[in-house]
Amino acid sequence: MTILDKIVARKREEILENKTQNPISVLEKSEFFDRECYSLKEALTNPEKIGLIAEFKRKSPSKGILNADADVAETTKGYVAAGASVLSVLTDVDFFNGSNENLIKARKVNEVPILRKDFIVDEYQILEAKSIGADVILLIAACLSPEELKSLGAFAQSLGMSVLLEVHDKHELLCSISPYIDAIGVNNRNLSTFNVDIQTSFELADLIPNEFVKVSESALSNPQTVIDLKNVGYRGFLIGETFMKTPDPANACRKFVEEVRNL
Ligand SMILES: O=C(O)c1ccccc1NCC(=O)[C@H](O)[C@H](O)COP(=O)(O)O
Repeated sequence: MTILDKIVARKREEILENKTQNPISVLEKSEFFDRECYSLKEALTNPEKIGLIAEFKRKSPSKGILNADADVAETTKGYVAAGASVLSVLTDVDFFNGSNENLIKARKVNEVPILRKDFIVDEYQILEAKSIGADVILLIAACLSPEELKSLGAFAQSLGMSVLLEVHDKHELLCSISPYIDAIGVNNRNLSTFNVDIQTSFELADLIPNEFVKVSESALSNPQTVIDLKNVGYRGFLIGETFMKTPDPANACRKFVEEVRNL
């Protein structure tokens, strides 16, 4: 069983628990449920920004605890002040020490799109994402069939949310393209083995149709890599660990953005 299998198995149990504790009728009454979502595409194609998606991630299965102390509101506000176009907030509890409360705290103090970074396998989680103030959901090709990707993507878009499809190789990419996605993220981390390789993004760049915003995800730590990826068509760059492993993630983000701008 890979780590991804374990995460998804636990996720299915968690969804059953949450459906009982917080039924859809309760989610729909949330203060955020009817708000209009910010657009992922618009945010990432703003020519004045570098296209950074800055992630709040306390812990990861591959690296353990990255930052137990950072304050979510201060950090995410700092990310946006540093130039991040989009925020990503981990909501998975068991494997990433994330929470829905963290996303709500980020929502209350920021006016940019927020990605609910989780492992979505059920429409319930999309309604939950809307109810906590998220604008964007992630659909991971490695844990969903092409039919599930289409129906979950269509459901999210019907709620006004943006959909980021995550792929890791050519096969996943070619099987998963549909009209029900807004952006395609290439994950440089293999979620089964944890191996990271930035070449994955370079190799898949030309295979992603231009109608989708191209996003490179994971293991990005060098500002020059952002420039090199921009040159092959990427407009979004999802970065967590590089910032979160420092005592002041927002400051690390500010320095990174400055370095990219100076290249
Ligand atoms: O980060 C992990 O160890 C991990 C393990 C298993 C499934 C998903 C995992 N990470 C989710 C992500 O994709 C990253 O949080 C995101 O792309 C940011 O990556 P990084 O900049 O390397 O923190």
